[in-house]
Amino acid sequence: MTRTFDPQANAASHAPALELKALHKRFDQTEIVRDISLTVQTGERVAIIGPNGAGKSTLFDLISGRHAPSSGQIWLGGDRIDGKKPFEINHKGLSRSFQISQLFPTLSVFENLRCAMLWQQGLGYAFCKLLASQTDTNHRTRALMQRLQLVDACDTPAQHLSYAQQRALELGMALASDPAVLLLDEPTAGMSQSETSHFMTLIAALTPGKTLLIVEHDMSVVFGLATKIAVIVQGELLAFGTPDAVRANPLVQQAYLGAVPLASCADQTVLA
Ligand SMILES: Nc1ncnc2c1ncn2[C@@H]1O[C@H](COP(=O)(O)OP(=O)(O)OP(=O)(O)O)[C@@H](O)[C@H]1O
Repeated sequence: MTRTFDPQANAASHAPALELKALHKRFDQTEIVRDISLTVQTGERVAIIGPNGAGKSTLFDLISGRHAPSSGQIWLGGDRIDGKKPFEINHKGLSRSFQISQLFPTLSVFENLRCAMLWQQGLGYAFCKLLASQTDTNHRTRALMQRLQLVDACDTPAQHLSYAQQRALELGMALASDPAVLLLDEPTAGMSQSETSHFMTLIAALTPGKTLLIVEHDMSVVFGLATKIAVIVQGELLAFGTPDAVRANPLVQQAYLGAVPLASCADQTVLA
């Protein structure tokens, strides 16, 4: 399977890593995403924030191919991808974190990661056992497992991992294809503060140079990781800029962050 998105060639060509142009999504008569345009440069880490029901996950569904937009365009490193199937978009270099329910519960950590790698190479799950001796894949799987700090759980079935370990495995499944652009939907949801802090360090360590989009409610994660923040309210992009610019934006203060003292925004935990 050919990968058409080469991050180095893309950076050299100055094409944005991801570009959304006048994106709309309607479900029946209800418009959920309204005219969103956004340009993300290679290597940027963009946090997408907004109240519950603002349309953040729907935006991810459009970018990752789960839903086709009603109108508008999506470009990945110079390739138009709107309306393409999720696997086509994945093979072009964009990955979305798997949900825990999409892990193989009875397979071990190692087998889950190896399956994700084989799938990325265009080989189905049925080949996994036949290819157990495939040295290169096994070597890369072990290396990824080490970076995820899951070596001790190598043989543990996914269903028996702790919640934080499952989320780490989920992150690893998304990274198995070595994507240039990674979408993470609330990666730290349900974690304790110390787990969140550990997981943020893990994300940063595993994604140097990658373009990251994170839907997140936890402001310590947003202000700790993001180089840019996009604020979505009622399906519209209210603001997009650096954390400082967004923090100072009166529209954001008024419409989303409300009474929270923005000078100490990074200290806030959950704003939604
Ligand atoms: N397949 C669908 N059909 C109809 N309505 C949908 C569909 N998917 C999402 N919606 C609606 O779109 C709106 C936005 O949902 P979405 O999950 O994108 O919001 P969100 O910003 O991610 O919210 P949260 O922060 O709570 O996860 C909601 O009102 C939801 O009910």
